[in-house]
Amino acid sequence: MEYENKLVLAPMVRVGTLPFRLLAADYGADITYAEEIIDHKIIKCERIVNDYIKSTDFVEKGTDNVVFRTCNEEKGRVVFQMGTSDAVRALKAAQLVCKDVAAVDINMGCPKSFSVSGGMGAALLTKPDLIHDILTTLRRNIDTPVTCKIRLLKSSQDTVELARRIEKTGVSALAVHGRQVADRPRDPAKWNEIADVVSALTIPVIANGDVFEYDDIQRIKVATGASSVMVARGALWNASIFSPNVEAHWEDVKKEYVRKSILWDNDVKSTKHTLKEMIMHYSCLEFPEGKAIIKSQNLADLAKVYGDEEYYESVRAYRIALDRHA
Ligand SMILES: Cc1cc2nc3c(=O)[nH]c(=O)nc-3n(C[C@H](O)[C@H](O)[C@H](O)COP(=O)(O)O)c2cc1C
Repeated sequence: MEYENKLVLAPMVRVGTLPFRLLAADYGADITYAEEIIDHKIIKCERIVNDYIKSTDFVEKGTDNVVFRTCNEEKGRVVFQMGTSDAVRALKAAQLVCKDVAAVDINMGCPKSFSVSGGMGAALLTKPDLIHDILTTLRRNIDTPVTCKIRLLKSSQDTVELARRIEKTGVSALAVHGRQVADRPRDPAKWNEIADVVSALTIPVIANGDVFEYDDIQRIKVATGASSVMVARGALWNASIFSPNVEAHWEDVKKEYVRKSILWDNDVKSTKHTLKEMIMHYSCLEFPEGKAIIKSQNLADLAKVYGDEEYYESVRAYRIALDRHA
């Protein structure tokens, strides 16, 4: 996979499932990261080709819990992001999914306590030897490109030093979120410190942080020197941020997302969570729409909220017909 001059959908837990990734790609995202999945969880899965949905599913053995769903359409651009603290486990997890994805990424930036207490996410930033171990093990044993996503360290010099060590492992690209672990999302991202990493490395650096509208893409490119840009919240609030054309209205984007969730039979909890995030940004969950979403128990309920019962029924009828012919 090429990493220069790319628009990248950031990994987002409970958001970056298949329908949201396809939505972002429709609007122009070149590379779409899936939500972080912990190595322990994916290792417990088996790969199942789902003929009804036309997807490839990684399903927790003995259950019908789909941990990761992907499809052929996104094979060349989907990045599987993993949470891990162990090279052998990371390899086992990567080997399971690597033929179905464009790249495998290691999350080295998550500051949440469940991640850090398990030695994953941002905990890795203080363990360069372990980072080296994980990345070289993956690089030597899978053919799929390997990347990682880090945050800034206490000083720009420390970040550059770590980035240089990471580069030496042979990763294809490095995503840098321009905040330190203790920074809050409202603290401004330090584009100047991403620039220091860009000028120190030869591999592509993907700049991430505070891109909220299309014009910010150019701004962060100029400020950092990075040719590729990763967007999280800006895309969550309106996935058409990737489009060079006029931004689509968030109401239309939201409806398209609901349709894609129906089409790909997304986990209703993930769809509800994503819708709630969109609504909280522009409006308020106390209004009837928000209340109806909170009350919804399945995708049929959500289709009703948006007047899309006919669409829901047509997808369902198609699947029943497929079932009869099977
Ligand atoms: C809802 C949400 C979920 C996130 N989940 C992940 C994740 O799974 N893995 C990860 O590396 N970063 C995750 N992040 C961090 C983003 O990928 C990104 O680094 C951060 O939000 C800064 O980008 P932004 O300023 O464009 O939002 C998440 C952020 C948000 C808002």
